[in-house]
Amino acid sequence: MKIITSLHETDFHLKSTFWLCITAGTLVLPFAYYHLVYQDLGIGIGGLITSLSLFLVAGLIYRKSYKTIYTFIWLTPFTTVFVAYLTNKIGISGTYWCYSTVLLYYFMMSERQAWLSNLLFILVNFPVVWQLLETTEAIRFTVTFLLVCIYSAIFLRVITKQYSELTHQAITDKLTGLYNRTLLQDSLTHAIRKTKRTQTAFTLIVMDIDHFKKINDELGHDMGDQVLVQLGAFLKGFFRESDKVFRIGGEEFLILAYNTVETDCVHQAEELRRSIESLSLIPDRQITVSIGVAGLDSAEDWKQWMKACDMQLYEAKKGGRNRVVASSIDQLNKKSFPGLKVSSTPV
Ligand SMILES: Nc1nc2c(ncn2[C@@H]2O[C@H](COP(=O)(O)OP(=O)(O)OP(=O)(O)O)[C@@H](O)[C@H]2O)c(=O)[nH]1
Repeated sequence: MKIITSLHETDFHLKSTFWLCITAGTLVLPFAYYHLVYQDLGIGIGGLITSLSLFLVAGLIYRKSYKTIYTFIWLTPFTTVFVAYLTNKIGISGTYWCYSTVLLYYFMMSERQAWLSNLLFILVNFPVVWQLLETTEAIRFTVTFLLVCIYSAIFLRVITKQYSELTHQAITDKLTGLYNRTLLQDSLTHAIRKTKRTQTAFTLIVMDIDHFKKINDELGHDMGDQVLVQLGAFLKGFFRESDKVFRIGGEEFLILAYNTVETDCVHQAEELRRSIESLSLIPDRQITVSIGVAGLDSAEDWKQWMKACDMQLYEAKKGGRNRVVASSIDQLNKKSFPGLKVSSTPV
């Protein structure tokens, strides 16, 4: 499973950055206007450019096309030089902008880019500050500035970690470690969109353990749990990294097979059925599964697609269990797959 390692991969972080840019861009505007009209033209133009750049970033985030490198190669050097110019022109009150600038860096870029930006900021701005201010003032500025840098880094790191853990918990089935239902709708909708856009084939496999209630009743719930855990681990190893494996119910699993057409997936499902049949998950007891397979061909939305696959699974159960059912099986060489059954259910 992919763990989030940067806040920049998360929706909530991009939303915060969006609002920070809108707020900062708006608050800088009156200062820019004041200097443009009444005071220093250079500060006015610099403020206006800063404000417009922040609005541009907000616009890119809104259009989902923002990349942190844009800020790193444009806004970092520009604001660094601009704040130094500002401090040089208006003295100590220019340094007040340093604090919000470094905090913004942490929100707008990756942690590494933010550290590098801060380094550049320090290299350019500290000599100006130390030249302008008295030693005690310069020391105060240096210490408070470094504290803001460190606090910002710690704060964002803690949030990233917690967000990552919470996301992981929310989408993971506790017992098997597979994905749970929470991610299902998103994954299927994403697959449908991708198929429409790039003609990538996706196929669904729904697998249900046969007579699982008997295992629980006769061998106990703990043994039932053990079967689920072992089967979950087996499924993870059986499918590719790019395929997503979910536990969607008590003894029901779903696999979203990436870049696989239904006919190929049926072969894979049959191999899976046979492999599970020959596994010794419980001593002296054979465990079998029923499997339904459905390609994306005629399904319009994720619910229809799931329903089509569930219907194939239902046919497999109704047909006697321990078998694979898909609407496309009649296109295959049935002789080589005695476990396969042709479904009469339209997908
Ligand atoms: N051990 C264990 N059992 C579970 C869990 N979740 C659901 N079950 C059990 O799974 C069983 C499912 O039973 P049924 O829906 O009747 O299905 P089945 O016995 O497999 O019969 P068919 O699916 O028709 O072959 C029930 O006994 C549930 O209590 C779980 O997390 N652990």
